[in-house]
Amino acid sequence: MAHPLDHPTNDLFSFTLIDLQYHYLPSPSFTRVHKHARLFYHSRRRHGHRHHDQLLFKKQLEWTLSKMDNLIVCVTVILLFIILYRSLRRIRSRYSSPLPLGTLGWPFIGETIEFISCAYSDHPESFMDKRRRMYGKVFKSHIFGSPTIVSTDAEVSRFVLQSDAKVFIPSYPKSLTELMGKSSILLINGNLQRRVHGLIGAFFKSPHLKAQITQDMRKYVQESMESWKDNNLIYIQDETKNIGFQVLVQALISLDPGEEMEFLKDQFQEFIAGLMSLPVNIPGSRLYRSLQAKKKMVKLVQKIIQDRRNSSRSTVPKDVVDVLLNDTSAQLTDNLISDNMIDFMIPGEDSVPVLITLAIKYLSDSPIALQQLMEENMKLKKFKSQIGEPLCWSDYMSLQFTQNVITETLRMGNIIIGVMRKAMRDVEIKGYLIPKGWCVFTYFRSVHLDEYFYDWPYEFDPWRWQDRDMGTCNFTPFGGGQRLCPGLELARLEASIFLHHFVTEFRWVAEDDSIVNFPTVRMKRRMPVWVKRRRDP
Ligand code: HEM
Repeated sequence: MAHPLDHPTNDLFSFTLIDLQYHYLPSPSFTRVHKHARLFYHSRRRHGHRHHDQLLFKKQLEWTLSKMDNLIVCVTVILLFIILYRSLRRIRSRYSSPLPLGTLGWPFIGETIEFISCAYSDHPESFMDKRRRMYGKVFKSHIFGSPTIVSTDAEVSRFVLQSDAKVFIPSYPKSLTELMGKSSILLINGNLQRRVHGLIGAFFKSPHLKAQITQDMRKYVQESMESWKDNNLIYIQDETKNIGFQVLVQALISLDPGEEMEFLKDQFQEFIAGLMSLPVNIPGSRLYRSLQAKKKMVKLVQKIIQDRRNSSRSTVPKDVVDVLLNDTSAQLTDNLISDNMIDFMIPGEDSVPVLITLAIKYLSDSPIALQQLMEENMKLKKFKSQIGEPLCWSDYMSLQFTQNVITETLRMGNIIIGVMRKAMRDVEIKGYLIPKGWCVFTYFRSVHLDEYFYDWPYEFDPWRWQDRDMGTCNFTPFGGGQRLCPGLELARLEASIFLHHFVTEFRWVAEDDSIVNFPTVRMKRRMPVWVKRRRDP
């Protein structure tokens, strides 16, 4: 007689097994039961109890399998329940804190056109103001190709800035990320970002660097001012750009003015022209030309790095390259260092000249503030010349009213209007949901011009900073958290030095000019002023 397992479908036992096998075979426990049942069946068969046993066995097996069926059904139900529960929880958490109010605008372009047209106007914050009135300080929008939560709420923005890369990462337009490269400080996250940020932050704060920057800055300012003729028109924006670039390059790679400096300056202009270009990298395109310019600059920096590696370096770093080369971690490769030397120039190159230019603009429009600033600086100048000492960095930084002028310029000028981050997971802040994958735009400008925090916010009023705490979340021109600008002290120092020499050595009359706010802050006519050297005793 044929073995039932040879004709499985004729036999209840085998049918049940095959049925089970068909449905549940992946389960290892079932495979074990199958194996034991077969062994038991064969052993009883060998011992001659075949017919009686077969019936008994069938009954037992049916019973066992029906129990197993129940078990499998129970486990499946429990699993389904767990999955359902977890999904419900996720959905509930998503919608328990609602998405901020607002509208996503048109398909694809969202509200980008309205945002940009406001950004070009005298009141770029009007885009935000309109929505703040309708939806509150935090609202949803769709700008620059991404659904975005806009925060004009100081506390929400502070939370975003303080969060680490598990929650938010920086988000930049595609052309910018292509130009910066993956290892740029502006794009890296986690330990590596903290390391590089910490190293350069500490260096920019070091008394050694401040002393050197003070000397360099004074030298470049004086060289530049010596060439100004009485009753000549000079463009503050161009002059400060020229000086600022030389100071920055000195601090980064200790390059003196000369052929290489001029080469770097030209290539850098070619490079940054592509920051806001279409992300198309084909020969001849804007982005392509900018990338070629970056390659040439990187090559120059790599040569400098190679020379440093071949020579014996002092333990006291003289510039940022030295700081990064002295670091013993294997993470900081030569490629990362050379790429970053160029990327550091992006936030550093334009911002300080714009800060100084705006300060001159606001002072030109506010004679009382200018008078007080001039008197404060003259007093220090006279004192230092009486004791026969040049001004050192702490002298410049001790000029209280000058510092207040710089602070007020940062507040009103909003050189960096805000920063963009991308949410790495659903985040709830102050009852608002920022869904995973959305951008959040922390818009500083609205906070800096909010009359709730600043009386007469559109008035240039340096006196408001007397006895006022700058370290609140209502004042964040340099950002905050782990990405707080490492160049902030350098920026203030450079601005103080320029203002000191300008107001103590010159009188000027400014021509009409206006501030352009987009894509970067600058003066429409580059801030032309007629200068005349002071003849005061
Ligand atoms: C008025 C002048 C300046 C302003 C208003 C300014 C503003 C800012 C802001 C708002 C951030 C934060 C960006 C973010 O959170 O994503 C930042 C970052 C940065 N700034 Fe500045 N900055 C100025 C000058 C400088 C200078 C002179 C340097 C010198 C090289 C510099 C180097 C950097 C770097 C390297 C970062 C990126 C830090 C990081 O992501 O870890 N900045 N700056």
